[in-house]
Amino acid sequence: MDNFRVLVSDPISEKGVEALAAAPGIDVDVNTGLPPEELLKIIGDYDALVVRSQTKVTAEVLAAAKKLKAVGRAGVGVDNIDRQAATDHGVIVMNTPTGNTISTAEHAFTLMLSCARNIAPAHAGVLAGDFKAARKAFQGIELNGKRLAVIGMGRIGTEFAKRAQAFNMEVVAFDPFLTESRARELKVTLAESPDAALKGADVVTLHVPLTDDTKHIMNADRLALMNPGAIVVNCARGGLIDEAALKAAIDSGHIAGCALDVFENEPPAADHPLFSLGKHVAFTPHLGASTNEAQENVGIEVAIQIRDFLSTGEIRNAINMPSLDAAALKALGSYLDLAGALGKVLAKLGPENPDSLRVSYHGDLASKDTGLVSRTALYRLLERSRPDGQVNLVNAPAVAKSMGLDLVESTINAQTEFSDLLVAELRKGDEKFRVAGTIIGRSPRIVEINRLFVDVPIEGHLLIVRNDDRPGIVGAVGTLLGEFGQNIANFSLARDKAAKNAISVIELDAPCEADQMEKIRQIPGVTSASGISL
Ligand SMILES: NC(=O)c1ccc[n+]([C@@H]2O[C@H](COP(=O)([O-])OP(=O)(O)OC[C@H]3O[C@@H](n4cnc5c(N)ncnc54)[C@H](O)[C@@H]3O)[C@@H](O)[C@H]2O)c1
Ligand SMILES: O=C(O)[C@H](O)COP(=O)(O)O
Repeated sequence: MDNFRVLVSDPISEKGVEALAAAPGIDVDVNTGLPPEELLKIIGDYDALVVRSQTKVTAEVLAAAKKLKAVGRAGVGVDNIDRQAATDHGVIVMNTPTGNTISTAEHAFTLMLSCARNIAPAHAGVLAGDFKAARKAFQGIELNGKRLAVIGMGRIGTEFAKRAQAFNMEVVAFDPFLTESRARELKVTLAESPDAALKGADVVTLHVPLTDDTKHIMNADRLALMNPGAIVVNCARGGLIDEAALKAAIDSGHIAGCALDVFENEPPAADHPLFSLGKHVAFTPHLGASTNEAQENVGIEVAIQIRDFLSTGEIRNAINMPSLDAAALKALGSYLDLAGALGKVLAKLGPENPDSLRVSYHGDLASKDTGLVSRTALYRLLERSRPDGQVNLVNAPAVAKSMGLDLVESTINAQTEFSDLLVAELRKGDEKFRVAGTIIGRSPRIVEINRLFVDVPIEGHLLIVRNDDRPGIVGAVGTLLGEFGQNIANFSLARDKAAKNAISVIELDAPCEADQMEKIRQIPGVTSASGISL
């Protein structure tokens, strides 16, 4: 097999590149600062792409990336990656959520202090020889006892809040996922809306991702809620602030100033309206995560995540599918194989154009995190209609949705004769086809097909024959297989006496040819014969 090719298109730490280059089976190219049209030309050659925030991974890039399996973001924000397009193309997107938290919180805090004390303009004044004038012009704002609104109390917001408490600031936080008990633990006041957090605040700091919901979360109305003389700090994403409204609020004298590491358009134009403000300003060029420590953290983390994904299928910090770390992979590995086999059996024997795939977990399995198990069954089922490799674990739910196929999962705690049982059922109206399996020892096995009990290890090439339950048919199938030179590795037979039909699941060393299948179907009493390679 050819080596996987990884393109690093934004600067990451050398140690990160080295970790990728040292991985067996991976070739890495570092090619940063590519114009979009150049990226489009070469992306088709790569299996994985590693970016920071500069590379725009657009729908166009993803459409051109025919071999791409993963995008790794060395950092937190993924607003430069078209997540929906990545999912639709079956490309997993992973970030490194923790590696730059402290550096970014420290940077945002530095910005707040600089803004309050006019460090940037005062510094410029000193260098320009205006010591006396600068000393007179730049009276600051004390932070002690002031009210701070933190919008987004995730990793960075929380670290910011802790530092503000050490400065004796009163912290009010808004975050839809912040619970009362967590707020109490962090000694912050929980606000029930952004407006409630901002009302009467002297400083606001933003730490939310940029999404359709958070765009311009700081608008004219919200700025007006803050105390006169307040300052605005943004080390998250430029699009969170309506920059024109901010400029107007500062010009009106209501807001004292702002400290920004990020801008709606980066790089901002040299004549950006906010750059004409003389005091209570601090601007940096998106430096929040730019420390030696943070870059080493995120560079190495992303490299290892991409390496492990390409080489073992381990999934960490994925934003468009459930994660599957080494421990979960070990615990669920056999169930993933089993689910894949059940999906393949349903693809072959279940109804065409189904309405739903129902996956149920019985016994001990019911308490496990099984999201990826269901997804695996779905993906293998969908391969029936997309055999060209265009469906995979990442896009299977989106593909199913586009086909009007519902994935319904349930857990059933009642014990069965097996300690674990995985049941997959394909439905089309009243028509149902069900198949179930379990793990015996370490061996995944199919144990039921449409309520008929079988015992089939999931390996090799299966021949599934359904026939009338009368003497001679199984013998005739065996004789024919012998004539074809087919070696039988395993044979499992089940019958429904009442319905007078039976099923044989025969594991063969090689798949039957089309003409051989036809001859088996012509045996009197055989109602169907299908081959499945697991
Ligand atoms: N300037 C930089 O260099 C830099 C560095 C790192 C991260 N960032 C930005 O900072 C953001 C936050 O990073 P983090 O590591 O703290 O992420 P995080 O996921 O830990 O925290 C984000 C928080 O925002 C909350 N949230 C989501 N929508 C919200 C809303 N409408 N109102 C209030 N809260 C909301 C979430 O519940 C979450 O707790 C990132 O998305 C990234 O864009 C910038
Ligand atoms: O979201 C992030 O992690 C930061 O914005 C850092 O972006 P950068 O990697 O481009 O510095």
